[in-house]
Amino acid sequence: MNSQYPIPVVINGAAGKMGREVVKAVSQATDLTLLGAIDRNPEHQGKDAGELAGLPEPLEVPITDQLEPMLAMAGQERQIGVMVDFTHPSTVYDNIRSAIAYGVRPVVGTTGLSPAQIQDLAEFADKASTGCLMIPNFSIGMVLLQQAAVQASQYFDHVEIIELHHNQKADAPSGTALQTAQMLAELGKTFNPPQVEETEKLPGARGSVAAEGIRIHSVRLPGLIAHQEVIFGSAGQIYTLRHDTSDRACYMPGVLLAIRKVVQLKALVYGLEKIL
Ligand SMILES: NC(=O)C1=CN([C@@H]2O[C@H](COP(=O)(O)OP(=O)(O)OC[C@H]3O[C@@H](n4cnc5c(N)ncnc54)[C@H](OP(=O)(O)O)[C@@H]3O)[C@@H](O)[C@H]2O)C=CC1
Ligand SMILES: O=C(O)C1=N[C@H](C(=O)O)C[C@H](O)C1
Repeated sequence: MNSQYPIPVVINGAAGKMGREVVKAVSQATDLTLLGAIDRNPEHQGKDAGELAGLPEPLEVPITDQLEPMLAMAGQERQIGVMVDFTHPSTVYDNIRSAIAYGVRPVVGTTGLSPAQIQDLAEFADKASTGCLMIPNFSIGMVLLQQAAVQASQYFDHVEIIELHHNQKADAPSGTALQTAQMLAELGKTFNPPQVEETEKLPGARGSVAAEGIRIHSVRLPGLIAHQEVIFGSAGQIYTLRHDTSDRACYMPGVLLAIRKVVQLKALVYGLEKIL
């Protein structure tokens, strides 16, 4: 759908690291309009979302902690209102349900939802015939890494994933690492057949098993942003795929694409690769 009107967008988590980037990206896109900026952080209530995001001019959109009135407003916008959510694993499930209930289409970057929650939300979106995009990683580089990993996994039986993030991250392992493991697991084989009887002298030393024997190891350090390695091994060789994020701007083309696509959908779709 190519609407003659700009798509109205409310951003939830607008004062956060990702939310501020999205405020900038949405306000600079001529086919989108920033309708509302929501964030619970008391320090930022009433501040102009544009100024907080580092824009030279105010956007005249104040940060508010009132999600429901914003959704009510977006829901009345010719059925094409969109909520972008970059908040916290503890609140994202409720946010998505509220948005759908108001007829607003969610574009969800927040990670940490359980498979059961995702399934429940898919059914809820389906019943409401409302589009919802849930995207654990908006960067094109990660899509390419995952495609290469799927290809490599046809030839390697041994693989482990290491994800490395800043130490403000609430969930572990990352949504991206879980998605990557799931993609490999869907090939229908079990990886990493045991070679010896292993003993963990410290619990967790060997990471956690996500699916089909694939282990994920999570590193949290200041100085990191978001990084992932998928390491394949076989006799005499190691094949390493690595993606590094150096600026959260890398996610913005994917976020803008998702906003434009979600208004055409009538169900929940999971993963950036599905809309490219
Ligand atoms: N899909 C992707 O490509 C990416 C996903 N992410 C994910 O996005 C999420 C946010 O990341 P990030 O921006 O780094 O986190 P931040 O903590 O920097 O930002 C989150 C913001 O949301 C606010 N918030 C938390 N709960 C609520 C709520 N109930 N209502 C309104 N606002 C709320 C926080 O307020 P307060 O400070 O008070 O907690 C904060 O301002 C994480 O789950 C992260 O994993 C991150 C990067 C890329
Ligand atoms: O918290 C982050 O920063 C990120 N979270 C997402 C995830 O959990 O996969 C995406 C990216 O890794 C950055």
